[in-house]
Amino acid sequence: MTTHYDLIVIGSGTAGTTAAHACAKEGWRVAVVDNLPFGGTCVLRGCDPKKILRRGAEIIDSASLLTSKGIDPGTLRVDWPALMAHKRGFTEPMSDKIEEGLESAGVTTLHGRASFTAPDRLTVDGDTLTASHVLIATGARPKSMPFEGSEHMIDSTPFMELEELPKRILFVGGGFISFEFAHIAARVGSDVTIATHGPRLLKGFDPDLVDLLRTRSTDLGIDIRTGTAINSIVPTGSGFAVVTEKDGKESTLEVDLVVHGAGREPDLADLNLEAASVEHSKAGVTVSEHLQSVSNPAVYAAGDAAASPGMPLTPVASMEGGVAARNMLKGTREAPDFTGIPTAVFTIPELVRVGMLEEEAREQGLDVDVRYNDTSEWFSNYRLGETVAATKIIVDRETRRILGAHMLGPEYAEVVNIIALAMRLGLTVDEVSNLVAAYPSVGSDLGSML
Ligand SMILES: Cc1cc2nc3c(=O)[nH]c(=O)nc-3n(C[C@H](O)[C@H](O)[C@H](O)COP(=O)(O)OP(=O)(O)OC[C@H]3O[C@@H](n4cnc5c(N)ncnc54)[C@H](O)[C@@H]3O)c2cc1C
Ligand SMILES: NC(=O)c1ccc[n+]([C@@H]2O[C@H](COP(=O)([O-])OP(=O)(O)OC[C@H]3O[C@@H](n4cnc5c(N)ncnc54)[C@H](O)[C@@H]3O)[C@@H](O)[C@H]2O)c1
Repeated sequence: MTTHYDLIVIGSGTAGTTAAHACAKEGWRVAVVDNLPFGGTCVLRGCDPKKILRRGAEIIDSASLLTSKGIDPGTLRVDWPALMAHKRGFTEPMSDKIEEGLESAGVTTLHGRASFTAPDRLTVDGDTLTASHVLIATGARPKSMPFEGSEHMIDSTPFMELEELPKRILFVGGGFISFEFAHIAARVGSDVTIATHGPRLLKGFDPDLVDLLRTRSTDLGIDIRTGTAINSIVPTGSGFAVVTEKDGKESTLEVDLVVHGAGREPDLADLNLEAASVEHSKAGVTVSEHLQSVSNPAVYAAGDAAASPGMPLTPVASMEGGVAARNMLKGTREAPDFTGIPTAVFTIPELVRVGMLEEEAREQGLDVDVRYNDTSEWFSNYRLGETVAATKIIVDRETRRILGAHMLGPEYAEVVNIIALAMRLGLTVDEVSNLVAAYPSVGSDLGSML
């Protein structure tokens, strides 16, 4: 039997569930399909569980910063299995809650892997479904790696299920996942190495602040190797021998665990997009500005699976899911507004960005006023004993608008949200400086940062 829907959403993550709720609310017959438990990456395997594990590391770090300043860390340590259980206390009930929420909104939930058989037709584990609209919201998965033995790496999902943290851990790649997880593992007591093939760490973040974070990370004992390619990973029985190459010279690193932090790519491989004439590339489903497939008008894409200008982040997935839903419902051509979307690397301390990098603003020929502050000795950081903190705010001299803000320091992922809102509202730096903040809060430092 073939069942017809107004909308079939493939993927129950942030993008998919946002769109499904919006369309069901307007009376559409909607189905959401997922081959994994409902909820997607952020809630079950990404942002949220990671930040719970980070809390354990934060406590160790906070105590160590105030050692001999009133805190005796004594035998303070992370009980990893108990912290993992605390994490599961959040993640385990979430799939049922999310699925029940969809069902009570009238959405049909289907378990299985979806793939197209025709432009308006899908199969899910042998059942045929047809739809007036299909939203591809299948997210991303770790990129396959070109070197011998790459199958011995684990990715972030099993990392967040480890019952014990091994002593020696290598993170491959110098981006979000490697830095965030390395900062957790180092505080828990592992010996951590980060190896990345390129010269630049955390590409996309302010290089001056990345340099400070690099120093803070090496001071913690994290061994950071740039310009280092992985040639092979060979099991040794007790662990792995990883052959790396730097400047044409090979060396071998013995570790207990190798973690994939070398990038993710849109998860489209199993969708049989050719059968639906859906154009796509390595960047995702090729979409117009309003998130409609350029080659099949019945198909839209949102979140990590879409080749939109938005970054592969949860707030972008949520925004795109909402925009795609409105466009499908009304036949409109609304484009997502990517102005002022902040992003944070949840190292300890955290590194954040909103808007343009200094180099991007200069490349565009803008007349910029770069307001840099070493905030490490400011009250908020003195109080915590944090010795590495800085901010860089880029202001357009002509319009006095904030073009970008870059910050490294405790709780700066909260502070950057204020600037993000100011950027979305088009406020001038003088208007933002009018903020009257609760004192002493980290947000009250914003005026001085500006
Ligand atoms: C470790 C980690 C930490 C992260 N931390 C942050 C953070 O702190 N902040 C932030 O903003 N972003 C973070 N991200 C990124 C964020 O999680 C993603 O950008 C976001 O979850 C993407 O949402 P989505 O709806 O596009 O896809 P997803 O949430 O990935 O959902 C896609 C769903 O589609 C399903 N699916 C795929 N193919 C099929 C198919 N053929 N049939 C049926 N179902 C299918 C998958 O099973 C999955 O459930 C993190 C990512 C990772 C991996
Ligand atoms: N806090 C957050 O918002 C957050 C946290 C984790 C993940 N994410 C999302 O997940 C995505 C994936 O994270 P990620 O850290 O895997 O990717 P990333 O793109 O942040 O970093 C990938 C790194 O791997 C390096 N690399 C690529 N190929 C390599 C190779 N063969 N050998 C060695 N190094 C190699 C790159 O140069 C880069 O440094 C991110 O782009 C982000 O969108 C977000």
